[in-house]
Amino acid sequence: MPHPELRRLPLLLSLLSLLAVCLEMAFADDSRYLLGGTTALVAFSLILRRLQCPRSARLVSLPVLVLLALFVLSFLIPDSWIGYERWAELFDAWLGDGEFYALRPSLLISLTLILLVLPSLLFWRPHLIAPLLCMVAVLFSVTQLFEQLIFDLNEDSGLTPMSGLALALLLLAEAIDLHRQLGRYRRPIRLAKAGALLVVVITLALWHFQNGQNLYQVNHLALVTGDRLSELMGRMLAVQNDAMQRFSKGWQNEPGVPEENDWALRGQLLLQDFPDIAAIGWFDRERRLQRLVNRGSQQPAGMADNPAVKQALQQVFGYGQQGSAGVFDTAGEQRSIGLYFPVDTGDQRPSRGAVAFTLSLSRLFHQLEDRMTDTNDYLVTIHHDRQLLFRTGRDRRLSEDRYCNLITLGGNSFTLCTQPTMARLFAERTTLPALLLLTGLAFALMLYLVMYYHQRLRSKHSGVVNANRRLRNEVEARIALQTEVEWLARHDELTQLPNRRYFMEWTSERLDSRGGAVMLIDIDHFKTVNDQLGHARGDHYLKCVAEVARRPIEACGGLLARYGGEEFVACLPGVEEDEVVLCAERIRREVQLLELEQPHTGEWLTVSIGIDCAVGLFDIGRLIETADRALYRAKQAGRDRVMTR
Ligand SMILES: Nc1nc2c(ncn2[C@@H]2O[C@H](COP(=O)(O)OP(=O)(O)OP(=O)(O)O)[C@@H](O)[C@H]2O)c(=O)[nH]1
Repeated sequence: MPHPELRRLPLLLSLLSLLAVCLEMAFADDSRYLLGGTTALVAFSLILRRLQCPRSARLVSLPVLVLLALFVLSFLIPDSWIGYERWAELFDAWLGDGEFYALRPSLLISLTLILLVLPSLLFWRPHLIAPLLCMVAVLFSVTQLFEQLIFDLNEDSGLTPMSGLALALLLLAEAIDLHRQLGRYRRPIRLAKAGALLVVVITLALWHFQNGQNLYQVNHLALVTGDRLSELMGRMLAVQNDAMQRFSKGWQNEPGVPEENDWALRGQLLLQDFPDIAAIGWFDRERRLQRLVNRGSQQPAGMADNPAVKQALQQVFGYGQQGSAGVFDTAGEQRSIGLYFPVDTGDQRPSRGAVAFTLSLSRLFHQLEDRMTDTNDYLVTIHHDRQLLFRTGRDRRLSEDRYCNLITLGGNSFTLCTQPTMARLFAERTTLPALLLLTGLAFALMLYLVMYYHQRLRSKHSGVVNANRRLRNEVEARIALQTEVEWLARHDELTQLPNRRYFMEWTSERLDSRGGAVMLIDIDHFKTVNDQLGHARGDHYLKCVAEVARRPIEACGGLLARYGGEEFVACLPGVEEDEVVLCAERIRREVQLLELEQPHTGEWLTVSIGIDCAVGLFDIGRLIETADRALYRAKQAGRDRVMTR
């Protein structure tokens, strides 16, 4: 029997759990309200149930169940049916600054809370199903803990140490309560629970595998998106580079400094085609800017007389290679890059001049933004020398995974990184793992009920079988008793011979025209045996004589019975007198040969035998009478002899 103190312990644990979750909500940030609030409501409904207020407990449990069911549905319903925004709208009041997908309790925790609150709503024998629900809830929360601590699933379950403690206290309280209540149901429940839990464990393992696969695929998709953007950016830069190179080569065959008008005309055409190019300049071999065509009114920094420009021109004129003045800020155009292309004359002589381009990176990157279809799902950043050049897309609730690629332009390297939002990652997830988990859970529940009722029926059936066996044993004992009583009614217990009643029945059935004989056997001086050797020895003598007399009589087809006291009677139907006399003589001799002590004579025990025979139909009573008279005569004549009528 459980200790009586255990009655109050679950209530105390539930109160502690409520306290823990309230403390967390009071001191932690808003984002914990979703899980904290739900756990608090579950704890409250369990407290009401333990305070013996089932109706109030049900009133609180029902809305909690609806809320938790909504969480579970958000895992089940594909995003194409109800999207992220819809769910977020639904839970906006709870979320504060948070995002629904990141802050809702995980599937396992939502199910754990449902399993805890469900027994309060079951009208029909909740104690039968509650042990399984409690065990599955424990399994789910332990799995969640492992998922969170061991596997990095890029998913915030919302389970903090404080809310975890609150949940553990609720589960412990439930387990103690169930331990108290189960009583006689414990055995069938234990077996059914073992079977159902096996199914749940297998389902959890499958779910874990599927979920991991799914998350891997989702993350892979984010990686692919990063690669796609980098490729797009690389292509845009390559087109730009090609155009600038072609423009530079276009001046190869023209001597000296380009004509003013020609430069302006061709330069304007290029500016029109490529809006990212802010300015185009011509530097002669003395590294002086001779021609310039630009969008703004001011000369960009890429064309100015500064060390970076000098270094780039040195690259062009000194080594005949493309140079770069690096990234700089230009007024109005923000970030720009200066690129310098040598203009060769075709022979081996050094460059005749250099065409300088000022490329607006801001405009270039905005073109990338225009071509991005899903700016809301990612944060895209471009860095150069650890300097942020460009940033677009969402910057709230981003996944921790970032995918970066390196892109080069005129010897300058840019790092393009994409970071998907949590909403995007969750939208890409399939609902298959959640469906699998719920199907497995439903199957386990059904198996539990089937096994439980099977066990109950089996125990009832074995009860009936036992009762039947007891009844059969009793009937058999009574039949044996009856047979014994019947046997005793017709036999003598001491000598095991038929008694007088059976003898009379037997003979009356066998009286026919064949005739027959009656033999009366009496032990001589039997009283002296009893008196001097004791009744026990007398009984033994009676048994010995009965045994010796029985065999020859039965060999003649007759029946020997105990007639009374130390006297035996035999009927031998259809046997003639000579044969009967021979039989009697044989009995007499064999009794002597037993060598039983006879204290009266000092010799061996003897018997006297009287015989009467009849030819044809006879009267047994009269035959016995005459045999008795013959016996009397045998006694009178000195005993130990056979006398016929
Ligand atoms: N031990 C024992 N003695 C019995 C039983 N039934 C009868 N007796 C005894 O048998 C004796 C019969 O004695 P009696 O009728 O006087 O005859 P007897 O002593 O045999 O003498 P005779 O018949 O004249 O030779 C009595 O003492 C009875 O008590 C029994 O079942 N067991």
